[in-house]
Amino acid sequence: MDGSYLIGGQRRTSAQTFQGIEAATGQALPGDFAVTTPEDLALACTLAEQAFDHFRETAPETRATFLETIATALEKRSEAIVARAMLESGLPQGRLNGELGRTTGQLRLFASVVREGDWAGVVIDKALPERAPLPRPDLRSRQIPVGPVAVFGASNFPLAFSVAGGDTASALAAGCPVVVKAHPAHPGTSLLVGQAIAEAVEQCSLPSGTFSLIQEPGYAMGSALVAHPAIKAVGFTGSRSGGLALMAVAAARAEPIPVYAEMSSINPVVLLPAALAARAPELGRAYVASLSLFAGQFCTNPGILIAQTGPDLDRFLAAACEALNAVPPQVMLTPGIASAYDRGIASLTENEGVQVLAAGADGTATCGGARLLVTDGNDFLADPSLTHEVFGPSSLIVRVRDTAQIAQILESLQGQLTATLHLDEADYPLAASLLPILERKAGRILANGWPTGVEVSRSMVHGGPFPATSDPRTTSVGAMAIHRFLRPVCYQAIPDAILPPALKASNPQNLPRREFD
Ligand SMILES: NC(=O)C1=CN([C@@H]2O[C@H](COP(=O)(O)OP(=O)(O)OC[C@H]3O[C@@H](n4cnc5c(N)ncnc54)[C@H](O)[C@@H]3O)[C@@H](O)[C@H]2O)C=CC1
Ligand SMILES: O=C(O)CCC(=O)C(=O)O
Repeated sequence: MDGSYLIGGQRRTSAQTFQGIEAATGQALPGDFAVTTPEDLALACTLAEQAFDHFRETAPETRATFLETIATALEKRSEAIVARAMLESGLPQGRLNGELGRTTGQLRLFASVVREGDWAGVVIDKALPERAPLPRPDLRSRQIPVGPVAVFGASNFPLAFSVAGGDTASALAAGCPVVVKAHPAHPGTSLLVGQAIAEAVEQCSLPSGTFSLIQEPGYAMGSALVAHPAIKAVGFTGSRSGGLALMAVAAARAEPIPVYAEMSSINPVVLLPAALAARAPELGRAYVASLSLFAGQFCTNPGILIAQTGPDLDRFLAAACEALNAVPPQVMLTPGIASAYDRGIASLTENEGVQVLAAGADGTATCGGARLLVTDGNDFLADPSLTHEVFGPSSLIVRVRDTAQIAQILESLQGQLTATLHLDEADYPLAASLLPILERKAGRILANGWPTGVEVSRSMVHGGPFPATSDPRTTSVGAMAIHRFLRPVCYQAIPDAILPPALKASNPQNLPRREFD
């Protein structure tokens, strides 16, 4: 496969190369990928800066069509993309076909969002020249894009959270050129997807700097990208250490910039007493299905489950253990992620307060073996290390002595992407008393469901307080993600003739507006 990277739509190569790794075997795949040079990285950022003023003032219809053109270009290459992604990620074909559909659906959702125009946030305070004691000038504000955005693709969603994923789609929708740093676990997939975006840029006659894709196996170019003065915001999905490192780079710049990093979450699930009594075995089986889905490699994985000790919990555990014992080892995204999972499990099993309840067959250098662990509420509260994310097919059950301890455990947790309650009507009073805690802790609160699988929709919040993300005010999935890459500007007494179209009296773009006398 052609191992170039893409700078302003042009394929470029360099003397230094690296190879993709087959997830299932840990062996190098055929094809060399050029490592982006510092000069080409700087060129990508400069081209993005040069593209910005044109791209940001494209009419909503132009940007919407561009997003739809990317979706069509991806569909045209779907077979090649999915085939390469299967090799590089170890994820099965059905999952990757679904993920491609989610990716194109996401691009088309943002096309609708751009056309509807609410994102532009037009607000007009009409001039009040006769107002006493002071007249009011004409004031009108709108949202403008922040500037070129750096996007770091995630390893665990090689399509939906990667080169043409949610961060890229929302940044382009906002009017920001994008420079993607491909995840080194899927360089071939990234290049195929990047080529689809570059083709759409050309087809829509947009400036070439609207999109670039850089590649490297290490961290140097990614850090340099965040440090480059042309870059004005960062989107990231990955590890807590990676997110924190890039936040530090962004904060140390002469002009610090926002980093929207989605990092680590253990997604507590609480089984309330009436629900547990009513359907313990069914809950046990569904829990194992969620925690082991695609080797548990979801940031929404149910990492801890909290329930009151007693016969109902015993029935739940019996069903969960039976299901978990039958989970085969599954290929993990990279040998590095497989060994990080092993280390995470080892540290839990070495902990005196933790016991292994059930185990699937042992993993290998590339596969993760499923594990179910248990601890008591007091031990959990005494040891903050038990709240660390273990990325893979495992979960920790926290047995609490009474319902009061449920609240204590939830209060002890850091920020989360999700929090889940399983409840029946008799549980409503207890659930209502827990809701204020969950609101403080999580970005999404679920009843009677499982956190894996995020709907891409208008109301979705895939975010939450640190360390789930670096900024709890936003979401990285769904229509509201566009707001991360916009900022408000107010125009005071600016003549209509020179106002941008979004704010002109004639409203040529037909944007929704709020007007006040
Ligand atoms: N919560 C979540 O959504 C996810 C968490 N993870 C966690 O991350 C671990 C490693 O997985 P990866 O996906 O490879 O995440 P990662 O955070 O190591 O890498 C993500 C991206 O950031 C870059 N990066 C990482 N550290 C950097 C640094 N110090 N400076 C500059 N660039 C840096 C990498 O090159 C890559 O492009 C997993 O074992 C798991 O624990 C992984 C995927 C998703
Ligand atoms: O569960 C999902 O669909 C999304 C999960 C996610 O954002 C992640 O694992 O990085």
